[in-house]
Amino acid sequence: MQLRFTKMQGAGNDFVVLDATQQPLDLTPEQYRQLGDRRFGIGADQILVVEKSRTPGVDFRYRIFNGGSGDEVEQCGNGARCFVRFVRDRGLTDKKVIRVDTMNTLLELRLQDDGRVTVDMGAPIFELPQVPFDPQGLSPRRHGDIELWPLDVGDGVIDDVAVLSMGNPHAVQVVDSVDHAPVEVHGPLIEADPHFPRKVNAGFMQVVSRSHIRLRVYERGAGETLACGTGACAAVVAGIRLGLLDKRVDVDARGGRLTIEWQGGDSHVLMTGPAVTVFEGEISL
Ligand SMILES: N[C@@H](CCC[C@H](N)C(=O)O)C(=O)O
Repeated sequence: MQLRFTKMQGAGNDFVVLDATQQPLDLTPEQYRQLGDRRFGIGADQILVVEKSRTPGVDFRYRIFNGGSGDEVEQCGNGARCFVRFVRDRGLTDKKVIRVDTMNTLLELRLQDDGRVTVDMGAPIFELPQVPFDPQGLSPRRHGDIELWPLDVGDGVIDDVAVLSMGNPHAVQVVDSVDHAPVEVHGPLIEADPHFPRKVNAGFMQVVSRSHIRLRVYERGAGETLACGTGACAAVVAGIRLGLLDKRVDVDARGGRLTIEWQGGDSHVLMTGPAVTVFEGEISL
């Protein structure tokens, strides 16, 4: 099978984007893994599939597959921004505000005049079964407006991990320095911690000031990426609930900057950042 694709990136989090608006696409997890493979395929953190939505009033359906595992997942923030650029550049819509169905949420995506994209990521979710997180055998510690959990990481226990969902599961901890955080060692252990039945994305956040953090994320099904949009939202929400951050925060990931805004409570998290097309091509699968 010959497949046309577009390679895109948002703050260095990279994607293979496939247009399935004209023809349905039914790839296996192995084929998604192959597309994501940096040596035997194209190479990408995630594969994004653009489909027509079946919901009235919704423009598109947006499906996300992790490049490392080939598994379909619920949400991808940086991918959502690339999604907007893709559907606009290909002439699939001329709207500046686009409504998109994902596996479990409806997203509203807004193209700014400066070319950046703002995504309404919805409200953060703290209900543990919805994350999903099974706290059996663990006792939390209350800090500020949030519960922090201990997680076993083989060579010890990390005491203060915030657990929440931005549509997909996140475990966020504050570290002194992201440069020295054991992301490669603890990341995979946290990802596979049995208290997370669907695994988890592991965030390591350094608070620089009340409006600025540095962040590294070990992504479920992809390993450490240069940026993670939902990870940035989860980190800022956790930091605000901990009383460490203001309502608008610049997040510096290794691949670029995202700006996250959250007014607290049930309000929605807004994420703004870049979305860039890198190249187009065709691959045989
Ligand atoms: N890169 C992403 C998140 C992609 C999905 C994630 N690895 C998961 O399994 O939940 C982002 O920008 O949010």
